[in-house]
Amino acid sequence: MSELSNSAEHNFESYPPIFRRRPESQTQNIDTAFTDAINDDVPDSDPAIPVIDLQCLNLDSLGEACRDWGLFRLVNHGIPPALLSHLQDHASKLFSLSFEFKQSLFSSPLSYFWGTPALTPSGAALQRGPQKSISWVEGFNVPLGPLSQLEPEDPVFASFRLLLEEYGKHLARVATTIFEAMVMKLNLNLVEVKSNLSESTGYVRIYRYPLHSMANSTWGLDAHTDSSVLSILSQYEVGGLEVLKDNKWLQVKPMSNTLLVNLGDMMQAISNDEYKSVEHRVKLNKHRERISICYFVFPDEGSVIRSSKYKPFTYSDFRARVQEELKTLGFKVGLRNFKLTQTS
Ligand SMILES: O=C(O)CCC(=O)C(=O)O
Ligand SMILES: [Fe+2]
Repeated sequence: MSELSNSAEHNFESYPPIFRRRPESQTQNIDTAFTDAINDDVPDSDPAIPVIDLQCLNLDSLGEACRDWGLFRLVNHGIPPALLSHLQDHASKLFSLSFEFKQSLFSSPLSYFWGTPALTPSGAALQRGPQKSISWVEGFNVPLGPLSQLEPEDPVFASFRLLLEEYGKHLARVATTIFEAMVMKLNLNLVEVKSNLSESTGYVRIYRYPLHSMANSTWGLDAHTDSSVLSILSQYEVGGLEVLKDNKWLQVKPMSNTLLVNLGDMMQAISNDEYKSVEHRVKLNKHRERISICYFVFPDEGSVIRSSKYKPFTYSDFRARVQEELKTLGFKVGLRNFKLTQTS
């Protein structure tokens, strides 16, 4: 880890005020109904998590990973290791800036958020109710489409933008290659489903999970599935990601130069439920911050998802429904709302 990020570990001024260190009794107050005791004994999943090699894609292994796990590690993805480490360093540097400066640095279409990963389409934090506990995370939300038109004045941000653009191009390539391989393996018609993944919808979220002295009772992100077609994560030295496999939570340890591909709800629907959208969560760390860089890609605006298991819907329909659920119920019902009812 670089000097920069080491120093950031103790820079509490850079934390949003709700995350600054406080006596443990106070910490309890902001953790509400959903802070079940976090089980520290989650087993290490390695080496069981499937590994897929992008340079020699084996469709059978890919299909098996998507069916049995809903996620896999990706190696030989062609992203230069130096690009990944520069991004990580820049992210650490940006996060270590003061909270107030971070708020002023990011304006629409980019945004800086904290306390919740749920954002509206314009990038503003979505109020989750009722009694939803805060997520111990802050992040930058960067839609990749408009990125090239931005002309940031701040030099740190200007070079960050160039790195993100380069990273975004790689991730679009990786996502399209994987999607097309899945479509082939599923025997779907590529012409019909091509618009179900649109590179122009891609965005990157960069997260920092602050230290938390009560790391055993508060989540970075609580259990969820992603709404995307694919989510591609890069986690660095500090682990914390866990996935649900056969009703058991397993740790996903960081591995250098390896990406992690998660299948989202849209991919589950496109695959007629043959593949699954994996449930996952992020645990906090008492001693070290965690930074992750996550790319999400979605269907084209207006592209209809036709599935033997669900009513035809667009991602916009799905997103609007989920945002309503988060506001009114405090949690996502998601795909179940679109499921075709069984007729005998
Ligand atoms: O930070 C991570 O590793 C996971 C982030 C995540 O699950 C999400 O943004 O949906
Ligand atoms: Fe996620």
